[in-house]
Parts: sequence; C-alpha cells; structure tokens
Amino acid sequence: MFDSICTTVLGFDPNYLTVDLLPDLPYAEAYDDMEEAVFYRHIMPEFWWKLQRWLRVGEERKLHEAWEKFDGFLYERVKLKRQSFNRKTEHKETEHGEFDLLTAFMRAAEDGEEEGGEIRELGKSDKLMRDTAFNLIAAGRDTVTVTLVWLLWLVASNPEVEKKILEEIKANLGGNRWRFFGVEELNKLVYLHGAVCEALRLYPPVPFEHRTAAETETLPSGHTVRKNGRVLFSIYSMGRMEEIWGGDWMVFRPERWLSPDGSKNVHIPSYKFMTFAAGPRACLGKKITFVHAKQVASAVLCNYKVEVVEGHRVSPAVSIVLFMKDGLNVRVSRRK
Ligand code: HEM
Repeated sequence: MFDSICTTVLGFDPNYLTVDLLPDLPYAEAYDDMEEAVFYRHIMPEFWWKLQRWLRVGEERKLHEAWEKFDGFLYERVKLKRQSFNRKTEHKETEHGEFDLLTAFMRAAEDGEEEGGEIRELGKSDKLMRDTAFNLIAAGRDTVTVTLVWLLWLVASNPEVEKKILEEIKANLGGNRWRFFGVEELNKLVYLHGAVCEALRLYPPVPFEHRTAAETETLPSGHTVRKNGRVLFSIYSMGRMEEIWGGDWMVFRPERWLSPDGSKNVHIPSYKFMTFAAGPRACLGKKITFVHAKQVASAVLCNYKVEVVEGHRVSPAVSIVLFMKDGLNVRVSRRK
C-alpha cells in the first residue's frame, strides 16, 4: 500500500513492491521507525518521552532520525511536483487522466475561488503541502494494508464467501482478468463491498479512539464527563456487540450489507459502524479506502487462490493500527 498511497497523494510510485530488484528506499523504512516511536508516546508518561526528546535518546532519537529522512523525501516530491505543475500550467498542457492529491491542491490554489482562501494558502506553501501529504500518507497507508490482510484471511477461511465473490466478479466484469478494474466497474461489486465492510467491522484498522470534552457534558447514558475529561471507546468491541449487530455478530456475513434481493448495498449509519469514526472529524478517506481495497482484492482474488498455511495462528497485535501479530502466512497459486 505504500506504493499505492504515494501514487494517490504524490503522483509518484516508489516501486517498493517491485519484483525485479530489492529496492533500497530508506524513507519507506524510516516511516516504519516513526510509527513505532509514535506508539511508544501513547504508552509512556508524557514527561518521560518529552525528556527523551529533549535529550534526544531512545525512541525519540530514532523518531528524529527517521523524520529527517522522510521529511527530505516529501519536500523533494513537493518541489518536483510544483516544477512539473508550473511547467504544464505555463505551456497549457493537459494531464491525460493523471490524478493525485498534490496536483489537485495546486490546481485549486491556482483557480482559488473558495471563501477564506485556505486552499489557496495551502497550495502555495511547500510546508503546508508537506504537512498535508504526510497526514494523508499516515492516514491511508497501514489502514488500507491491514484491511486487505484481514479480508484475505477471512475470505480464505470462508470458501462460500470466496465462491460468491468470484461469481460476482465473473458476472459483472467479464473475461479479461489481468487488469485493474475501474471505479465504475468496482461499484457493481456489491457483494465484495459487503465483504470489505465485514472485515472492517470485525477488524477495524483503528481499534480504539478517544475524545476530550471541551465543556462538562452529560452522555445519553447519564454519565457525566467533566471539562477536559477523556472518553476512550473501543471500535473493535463495538463491531462485536450483540446489541448492535445481533446474535450472529461473530459471523463473517457480507449479506449483512446487502438489500434483501442482494442487488445493492444498504446504508448503515456511521454511529453504528464506527470504523471510520463519526461526526465532524470522521475519516475523509472512506471512499478512497473502498476503491483501493476493492481494486486490490478483486485483482488478487480473481487471479490467485490464497490459502492460509496450515497451523499458522492468527491474532491481532496491540498497536494503534490493528496489525496481525505474526503476519499472515499464505500459499498463493494461479487460478486456472
Ligand atoms: C481502512 C481505512 C481507514 C480507516 C479505518 C480510517 C479511520 C479513520 C478514523 C477512525 C479517523 C478519525 C481519527 C480521529 O478523529 O481521531 C480518521 C480520520 C482521517 N482519515 Fe481515515 N481511515 C482510513 C483510510 C484513510 C485514507 C485512505 C485516507 C486518505 C488518503 C484517510 C484520511 C483521513 C483524514 C485526513 C482524517 C482526519 C479527518 C479530520 O480530522 O478532519 N483515511 N480515519
């Protein structure tokens, strides 16, 4: 997903997954180091990690070094993107279907009609572009990666579901399997959509969240939360509650997300399906997530059979993102 999120955000494919040669991409590895160090900040007392940061030792030292590498990579991409954008604008070239979020911000800044001028300011400042690119890469890389891993495991463990996914792909997308399916085509895959939703319900990539009360507040349950009090809620548990999902909450059942005749997906409110959070600060990448997840899952499943290696035990890891503790060991073979 690192390749895919960089392509969406920066319009640049690092080819981290290339099979031809082992890529040496220090910034991609730096990103992993940063993630580890940030998790450490969540579990250590604030004064401790701040002291480590000041002394530049331990995890904080690792974070600092990794950040410098990743920051250099992002600034370079923003600079190159701006050069190519300016050149194209100057020569009035069109982009022939190219799309990435950096270009979209630059174009919006150039057209700059919106109220308050925030986008204009964003598109003109390299630092703000760097921050935005980082925010989007951080939000979209591991979340979509783990969605796919849990989905592939659930599908491999439920042959009936796998069969229905393959039938749907065949019925809607025809014979040529060796290509990426477009967004319009993916919209027809309502059963696969239900399967992705089920994976996200049972294994939400962001398993817990917290909110801080700006003022003293009484919750619908009658509990009082004092000003600055923090409420921690488990999205993982909410996806498994009988009161919310019924007695078969533990079953991986894509039909849950389909109309009775199976022809379309039903709307389930975000306050029930909390995986992307709800309200004003809910996830902005929900639609992109479904496009990416369905694109990769359909291409993999219709071309390859993915089988979990016998004896491999699957369990979630304790982290801010719901990775599999020991990864997923699979045997992959080409479908006839
Ligand atoms: C399975 C995939 C994803 C899940 C489960 C997910 C989940 C979430 C959650 C729970 C939040 C709320 C965080 C909070 O308020 O503390 C959030 C925010 C956000 N997400 Fe996602 N996300 C996913 C993919 C993406 C992608 C692909 C992008 C963009 C490319 C993205 C962009 C964002 C942004 C920008 C925010 C901040 C919104 C705001 O504060 O106004 N997300 N996401």
